[in-house]
Amino acid sequence: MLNIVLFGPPGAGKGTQSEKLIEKYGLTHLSTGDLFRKHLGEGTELGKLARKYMDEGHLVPDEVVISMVEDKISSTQGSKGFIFDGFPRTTAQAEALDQMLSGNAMKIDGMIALDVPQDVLKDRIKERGKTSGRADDQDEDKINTRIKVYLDETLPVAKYYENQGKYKSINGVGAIDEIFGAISEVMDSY
Ligand SMILES: Nc1ncnc2c1ncn2[C@@H]1O[C@H](COP(=O)(O)OP(=O)(O)O)[C@@H](O)[C@H]1O
Repeated sequence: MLNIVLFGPPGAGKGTQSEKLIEKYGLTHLSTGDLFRKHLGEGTELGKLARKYMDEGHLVPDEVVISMVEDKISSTQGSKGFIFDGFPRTTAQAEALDQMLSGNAMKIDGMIALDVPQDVLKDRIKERGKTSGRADDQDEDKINTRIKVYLDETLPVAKYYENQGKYKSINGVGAIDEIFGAISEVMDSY
């Protein structure tokens, strides 16, 4: 079993690299952003609740995210491990994840962080906004809010894993396959 946190700011390429990782390593992709968007599309109560936070670029409250992740982990049978993408996004979420995993005799093996400068992020998100249909990708203020929320609330999560000796940073600028090659090297070292 191998459980990895793929970390980085909005627009860092976590979704793109996750797809390649699940294919190569046969892991289960757990993207909280994707799960929320699924709920949104299905019009569930959870989706309605999440929408007002997501559309503004704010974080959905921890307890809501944590229980959604708990459900997903407990309903996934026989997995070889998880790629956590967009989660944990706060230190409280990281602590909750450690607790739920240890309750199932599981643990996080490592965090792989994609390092991308802010100007590149903004360009990528705006470009994605042309086709993603995501309200949070199409508005400069919302993009700025998401980057600020990342710096204020999410960046401390990197420290959390660094303190456990589990943090690895990778250059997230370049060709998709080049970046994937660097991630694969880290994956193969676990
Ligand atoms: N772990 C989380 N905690 C709180 N909110 C989350 C979390 N994951 C996703 N969200 C909500 O969903 C939105 C989109 O997330 P995501 O698809 O991961 O986008 P991004 O490209 O901004 O990283 C976030 O801006 C936030 O509102």
